[in-house]
Amino acid sequence: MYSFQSQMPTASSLFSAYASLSALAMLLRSIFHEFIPQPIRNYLLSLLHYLFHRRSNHLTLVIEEANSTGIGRNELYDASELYLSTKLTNPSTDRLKISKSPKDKSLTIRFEKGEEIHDFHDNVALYWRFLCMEPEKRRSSSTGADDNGLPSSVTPETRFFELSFDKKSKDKIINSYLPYILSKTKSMKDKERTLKLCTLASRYTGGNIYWDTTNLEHPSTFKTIAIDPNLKSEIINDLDRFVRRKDFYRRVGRAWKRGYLLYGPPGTGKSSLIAAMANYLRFDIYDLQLGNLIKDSDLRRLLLATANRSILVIEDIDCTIDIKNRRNKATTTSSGLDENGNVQVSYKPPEIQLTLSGLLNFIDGLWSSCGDERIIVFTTNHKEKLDPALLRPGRMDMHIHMSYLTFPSFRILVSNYLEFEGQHSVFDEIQRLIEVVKVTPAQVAEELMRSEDVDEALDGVVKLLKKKKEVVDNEDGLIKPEEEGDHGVIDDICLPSQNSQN
Ligand SMILES: Nc1ncnc2c1ncn2[C@@H]1O[C@H](COP(=O)(O)OP(=O)(O)OP(=O)(O)O)[C@@H](O)[C@H]1O
Ligand SMILES: [Mg+2]
Repeated sequence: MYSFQSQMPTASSLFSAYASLSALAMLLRSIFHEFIPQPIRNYLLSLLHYLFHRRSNHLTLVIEEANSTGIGRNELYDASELYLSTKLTNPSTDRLKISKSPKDKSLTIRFEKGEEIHDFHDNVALYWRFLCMEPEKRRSSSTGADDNGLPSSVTPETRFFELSFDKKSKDKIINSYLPYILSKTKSMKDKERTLKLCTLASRYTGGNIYWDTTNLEHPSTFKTIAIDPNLKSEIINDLDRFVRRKDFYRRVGRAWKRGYLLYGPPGTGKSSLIAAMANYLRFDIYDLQLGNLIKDSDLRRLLLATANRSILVIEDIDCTIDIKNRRNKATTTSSGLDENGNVQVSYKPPEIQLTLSGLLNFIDGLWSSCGDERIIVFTTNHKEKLDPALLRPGRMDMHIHMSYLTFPSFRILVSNYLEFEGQHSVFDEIQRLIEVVKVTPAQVAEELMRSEDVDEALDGVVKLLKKKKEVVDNEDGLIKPEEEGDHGVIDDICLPSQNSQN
């Protein structure tokens, strides 16, 4: 009888065939590596590569992590990484990397080495691969390709993406798909990323002062800020115009920067407005405390280290920029013996070489031309004390007066703090009082925080305003006729063309 069993190879024969094949492969591999010189090896490999890929219809783009200069990052790599992380729902993905740093808001999910992703763009099938070059896989400098035929500019430990597609779609992919990825991820990054607050490191380390970075988690927004609604929309419109006018600034030959001077009494929301601007534009904040600086060269170094799409803030400019006086105050104490015969340690404060003109010239000149989308904000409680050089037309684009509370601003505070939008019996009285006493949003906000009960909280505000009125009735605190308009205005916008649409 025909025996099917007798035709089947046994497990042991299969295993021994496999073992001999593996041994043969290993032998050939080691002969190839040990006895054939590297240049010949590379030549054979490139010949094989040529023979098998000669008629390939596919083009592969290599997107390395480092940019072509090898110094900075490749923007396209970062964009591809972020873009592909939105495709992770793909059921074919087997392995992912997941992490969270203490400063991140959410989990970060990224590709694991060797992962592949399929995508489509305008009917073109795209094939992405994430690869990582191991340190030992160095390439030969003579051929410009490594053992795997990878490009010579890829350095060890460099990660890169390969994007393959039909050669015929090359233009479509380069001119449409990749720009689409860049623009899509730009807005994703803005929404996702945590804003940064950079302050000067408190230590002065023998000439090296640097930016210390922390997360900016200020909750102030244009919704929560209680300022005159017209002023608010003027500011928002100005910011919107600024960020969308890249071409305009280029055309008229101006650096793409905008300066705001915020002035007004303490507690009127100057710092809160800066945070609202940063949250609105998704810009980082650099808080430059000039009091900690000694030399113009420190200032220049710090300013050059600021990133694009950021707000440079110099608070209380009237106090910190008293540079000429600071220089005069630098005194020298000579060493000698005190009355008990102890040696006195001499201390010579460093001579301050920081100048207002140095600051302004640098900001207007080199700094602003070194980057894009820069905003600079000066704040002061005393505009009248400022150096005229700061106020001259063209220096700050917009002078914004933040002042005492108005009734419309009060309603914004009530809505924010008490979530109360309706009418209330005490509103008329509050309106009358607000018109005659100077009260800051900070003072009223504090009162509104005392109770969650609307009646009780508003009653507290009435008491506060009445108390203030009693005091000012006898003194000089009533708003004088010339101060009546002193409730937050934009003085001037020094770039008339900014008002027109681009
Ligand atoms: N216009 C405002 N709208 C909403 N909240 C405000 C406003 N002004 C002040 N506040 C509240 O008062 C607090 C102090 O305000 P902020 O620090 O912004 O004032 P400032 O004008 O910067 O004061 P200073 O001149 O002392 O720096 C903030 O925490 C904020 O909650
Ligand atoms: Mg402030």
